[in-house]
Amino acid sequence: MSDALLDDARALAQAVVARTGYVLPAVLLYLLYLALRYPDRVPGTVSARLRPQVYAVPNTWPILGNTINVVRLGTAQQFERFLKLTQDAPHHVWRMTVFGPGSVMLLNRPEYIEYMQKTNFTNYDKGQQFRSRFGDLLGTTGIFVADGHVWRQQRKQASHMFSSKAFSTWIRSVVHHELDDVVGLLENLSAPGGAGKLCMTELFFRYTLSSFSKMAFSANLDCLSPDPASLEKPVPFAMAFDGAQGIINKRFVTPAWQFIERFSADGREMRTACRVIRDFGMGIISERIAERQGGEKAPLVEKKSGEADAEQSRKGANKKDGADLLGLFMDLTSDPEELLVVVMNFIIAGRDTTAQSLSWFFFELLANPQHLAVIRAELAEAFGAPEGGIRLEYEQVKMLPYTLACWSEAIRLHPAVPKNGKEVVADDVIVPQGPNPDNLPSIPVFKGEKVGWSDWVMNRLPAVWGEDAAEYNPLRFLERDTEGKWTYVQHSQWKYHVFNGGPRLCLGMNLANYEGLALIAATLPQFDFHWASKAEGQTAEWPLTYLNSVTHPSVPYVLKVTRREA
Ligand code: HEM
Repeated sequence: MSDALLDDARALAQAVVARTGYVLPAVLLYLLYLALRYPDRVPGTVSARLRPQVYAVPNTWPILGNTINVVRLGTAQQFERFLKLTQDAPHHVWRMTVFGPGSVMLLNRPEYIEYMQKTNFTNYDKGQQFRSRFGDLLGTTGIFVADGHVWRQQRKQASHMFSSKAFSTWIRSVVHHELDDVVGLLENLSAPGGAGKLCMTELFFRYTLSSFSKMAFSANLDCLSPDPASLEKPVPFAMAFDGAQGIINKRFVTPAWQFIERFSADGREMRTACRVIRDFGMGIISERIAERQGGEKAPLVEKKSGEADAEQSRKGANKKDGADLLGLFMDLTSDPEELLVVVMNFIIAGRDTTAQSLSWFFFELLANPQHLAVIRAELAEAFGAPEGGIRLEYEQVKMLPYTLACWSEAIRLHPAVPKNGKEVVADDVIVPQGPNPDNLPSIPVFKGEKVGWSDWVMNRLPAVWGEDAAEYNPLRFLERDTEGKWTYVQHSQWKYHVFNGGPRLCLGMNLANYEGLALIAATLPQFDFHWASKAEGQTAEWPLTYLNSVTHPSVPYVLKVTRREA
């Protein structure tokens, strides 16, 4: 460097110091140091060179890592982008660094997920990342966001709701009652003079919200009835809940979201939504507390002649089996705030997931109509054509292997929890579990890193599900027995991972399968459904796309409904 240049640099430095003091030069020097130390990642994260087996997402910036990319792309089409990155990654493992969360790694293989969720379960927490982002909607102690003994206690208490006794009495009665409403509604819509069409996604949300509120909280939300006008009546709680979930999803790709939401439209929407949701939950809770303190409540589900008194069985015997979910938690606490957390966490689990799965199932059936006739034949063979339609019993799910396979395949392609993650508690090495024919390497991880997976992505990988992984093919869940009859193939919970696995396996898996199949059995033999055209009021494009949320809703869509000839 020439003397003249050195002189200029010295003069510039003196001028800066004279005008700003030493603060700005110190900050600039520090930034320069950080940029040199972290040329391709955010500060505090480890260099990609340490883990050659992990694909480092390109287009990184010094200090900012992949932040700009993540912010610019937002949540739109996120799973398609995740899939592309996973296909580019040699072992389906990739990592990016983002301002805020730090190092984020996705390991989209069953072999790695089993290690994190079972083999070394206690080293992979939901962590602060979940609690901070979900806290205003789901609290910080609910089953979805809690770890350790708080989670264990929530899980132990809730598991009593799903006893086989509950299924054969209370749960079954509620589902049958709701199905009477669903079928009554479809009959009215398809009758001469009826609208002949409906928003299916809305029907499914109402079916699962109404039934789950009854079975879990003994609350009648009055959001579903045979009267078609009931579908038009808004459910403010549900709208607020959907809006809040969309905003939470954005929080995962927005650095400093806590600060931004103080001033943004999303922040205002979230605060309003939380107030609506809170009032709704508190309404349910205060009614139940009052009920416990005195007065009897009218039964929610009218008895049909010859039917066991399910309401009595719920309230009856003092033992835990047979109580509803809220009652079980009220045995532990009478603090409304704690009970609110329970109500919120279970509504997201009990309403959204199953309703979304039904929406995707009906879409896949329209797209692959060859399976419809087989489902109808299976139902007819198992139950004939009873007057008023089929009302499935819980134990009868296993009589419908083909229908169950079609349902499972829809959830495989459209998992209700499409992505998930954990926080690494202590430095560890993730060792692929099982036979490992693809020679997957072990992956070192470091305390504080975020690790995760996307079932949506994993279920489209030929390495996991075969060459036709991305296609709707229920036969992957079926095989013929010695008599040539279909039997349902139960894949391992790490491969068919849509219900999670290990100690945090979905508590509602059997309930979801029962509710889904019960609706299918009650409706498909009696009604035909067809995609409505734009002129007929269609609101969605074909093929169906998904909405931005933490779960996996489809865009709302409209079907035409007609009664089938007997
Ligand atoms: C097709 C429908 C469903 C699917 C695909 C599904 C899937 C899942 C998944 C992936 C998880 C793990 C979530 C996480 O760790 O963040 C989960 C957890 C859970 N699910 Fe489901 N679920 C469904 C229906 C239900 C229903 C109807 C209930 C009824 C209450 C339910 C209750 C729960 C609970 C309580 C947990 C938390 C378990 C724990 O962390 O210990 N789920 N579910």
